[in-house]
Amino acid sequence: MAILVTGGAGYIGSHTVAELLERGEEVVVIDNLLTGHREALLGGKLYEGDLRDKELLAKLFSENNIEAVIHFAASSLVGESMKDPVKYYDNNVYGTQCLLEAMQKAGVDKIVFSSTAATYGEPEKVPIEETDRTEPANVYGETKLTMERMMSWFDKVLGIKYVALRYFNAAGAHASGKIGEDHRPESHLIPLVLQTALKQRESIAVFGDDYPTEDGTCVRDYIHVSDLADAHVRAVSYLRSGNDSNVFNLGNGLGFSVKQVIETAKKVTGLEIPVVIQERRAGDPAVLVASSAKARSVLGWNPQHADLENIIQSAWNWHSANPQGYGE
Ligand SMILES: NC(=O)c1ccc[n+]([C@@H]2O[C@H](COP(=O)([O-])OP(=O)(O)OC[C@H]3O[C@@H](n4cnc5c(N)ncnc54)[C@H](O)[C@@H]3O)[C@@H](O)[C@H]2O)c1
Ligand SMILES: O=c1ccn([C@@H]2O[C@H](COP(=O)(O)OP(=O)(O)O[C@H]3O[C@H](CO)[C@@H](O)[C@H](O)[C@H]3O)[C@@H](O)[C@H]2O)c(=O)[nH]1
Repeated sequence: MAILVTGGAGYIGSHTVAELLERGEEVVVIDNLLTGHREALLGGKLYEGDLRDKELLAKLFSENNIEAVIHFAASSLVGESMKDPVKYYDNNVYGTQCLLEAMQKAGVDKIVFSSTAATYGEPEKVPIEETDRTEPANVYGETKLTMERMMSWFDKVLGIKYVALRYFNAAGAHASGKIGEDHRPESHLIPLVLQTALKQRESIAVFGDDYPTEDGTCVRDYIHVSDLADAHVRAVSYLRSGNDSNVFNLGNGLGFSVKQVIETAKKVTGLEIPVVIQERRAGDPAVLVASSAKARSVLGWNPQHADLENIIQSAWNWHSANPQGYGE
């Protein structure tokens, strides 16, 4: 039986496909390649197309014996979601509806999916626990919370079991050096900082230095993409063992400010990284740091790359060896 990975040609999806293949799983991928890359797929059977194409989904489920789904395919940029909410509801909420409908028709009853720290909004306290208030501060987070609620009803009514993984900020690259982060256009902090070190950009913009944090810049919990991939494999095993639906945070429990990220990148690369302070970006909470105690105890998850320097070094290995990313 196979695992269907939606968005498997994307950043986190491709690292998870690599992890599944290493563990001997059969993998089927659906990806429209809008933000993903064919070259990021180290194996598996690719259906190139959109999740909202119901005919394609029906064909995929009829041609393969799918046991479980890992669902990454989504639009995922906080800033963009505050400019184009329709895109986010259509791709994330309607796309998930199409997927769940196809799973119901095919009798597939297990799904692991990408949720986000953005479901919490401005947190009540840090580190954030799964039971804390969810009040998204941006459209993107709202669509992800809506997806979680859909899953919960599809479980109650149809018995489709889910694991929602609320990841904090994904970063780093695969140890093989074959795959890494290449969003187009790039909007994530660490790749932008490293592209600035490579002189592909003149400077890195810091979005706001007047937040209520130690140095005034936003604090995030950076988690290595390979640790995220490992958590997905564990979540599939958890559902295979007949466990109930559940929600887990995935982060290191350590917060680093935008300025700390830039300073660490200077140290790792040994290069100049010019900085320009700009206005705050709409929808950015000041601090997002995870408690991942639940994932550690229930899934036995134990992230291997807790240190920011280690994470940035791994990202730098990819960016310095592949300055044009996947190059297409
Ligand atoms: N990168 C992060 O820091 C982060 C943090 C928390 C949650 N997430 C979530 O993790 C998931 C993956 O993020 P990523 O950074 O790897 O993004 P990504 O853009 O690299 O990957 C998404 C993949 O899905 C594909 N896709 C999108 N919509 C599709 C559709 N309708 N049909 C078919 N394919 C489609 C894209 O082509 C791409 O390959 C997303 O759901 C995102 O919301 C990411
Ligand atoms: O050029 C830049 C880019 C980002 N930032 C700041 O850096 C931090 C991190 O930003 P970014 O890398 O864009 O990530 P987030 O907006 O925190 O969102 C990521 O992390 C979320 C979980 O925390 C996920 O849900 C999202 O999908 C993922 O894009 C934020 O405070 C940004 O304001 C800058 O100052 N300058």
